Amino acid sequence: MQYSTPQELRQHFRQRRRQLSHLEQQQASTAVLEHCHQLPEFSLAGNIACYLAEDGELDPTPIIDYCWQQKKHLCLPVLHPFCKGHLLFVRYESNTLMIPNRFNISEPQLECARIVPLSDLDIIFTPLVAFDSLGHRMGMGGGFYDRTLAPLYRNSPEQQHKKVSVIGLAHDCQQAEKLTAQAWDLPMQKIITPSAVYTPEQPPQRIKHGSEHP
Ligand SMILES: Nc1nc2c(c(=O)[nH]1)N(C=O)[C@@H](CNc1ccc(C(=O)N[C@@H](CCC(=O)O)C(=O)O)cc1)CN2
Ligand SMILES: Nc1ncnc2c1ncn2[C@@H]1O[C@H](COP(=O)(O)OP(=O)(O)OP(=O)(O)O)[C@@H](O)[C@H]1O
Repeated sequence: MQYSTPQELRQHFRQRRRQLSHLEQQQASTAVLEHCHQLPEFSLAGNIACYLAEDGELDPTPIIDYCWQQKKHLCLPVLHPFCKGHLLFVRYESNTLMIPNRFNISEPQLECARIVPLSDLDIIFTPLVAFDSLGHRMGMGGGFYDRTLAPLYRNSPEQQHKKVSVIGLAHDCQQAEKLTAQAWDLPMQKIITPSAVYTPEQPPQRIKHGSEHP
């Protein structure tokens, strides 16, 4: 499969996941929750960031329902109101007031007291458009997760003893042979699909470059 630009590749994988039937989507979501049960980090996690599915993304609703049952704290991404291109993670409960963002994705109404700092999260489940077996991620193209999670890869002393797991959730049809890593791309520790849990042996390192991003 030859695609000359990342945009073409993105369109190709977005179309693939949109073509899945409702039943295939449901079965995929259930299978992914089953894989989560096998992960010790999931059983141990108290604070988990997830997302609401859009555009054929792997729907994490069963994970969300399970977390609520288990009294785990859940958050969803909210577009940062001032810091362009960044996300905040905000507490999400069954009665949370939801508001559509500019991409028409529902997000919790922003209340400062309900923002959860990155350092308090145990797992961040990310949506993705395509992934490869090395843990590279291609998203919707806004760079939101890359910018927001960049501080996790700076090896600050606090991060050395408390590591947040960044886990991509995807359909099998979103696996690409090889994605070209960009300087800003964040590595994922795991990718879970209905048929497999990928753990890149050595998660790809963030490529260092001169002017560090915030
Ligand atoms: N479910 C979900 N929530 C998420 C993300 C995501 O990828 N999936 N994001 C991950 O970053 C953030 C939102 N990022 C997004 C970036 C682009 C588009 C999108 O649909 N772009 C359209 C153009 C729309 C426009 O410009 O108005 C497109 O590409 O067709 C959607 C979400 C936060 N929340
Ligand atoms: N840490 C960062 N600092 C500044 N700009 C960034 C950073 N990460 C990404 N970007 C910018 O965002 C743009 C989109 O990045 P990319 O195509 O990797 O997004 P994506 O991972 O597909 O999207 P998303 O994370 O929103 O799902 C890039 O062109 C890059 O300029």
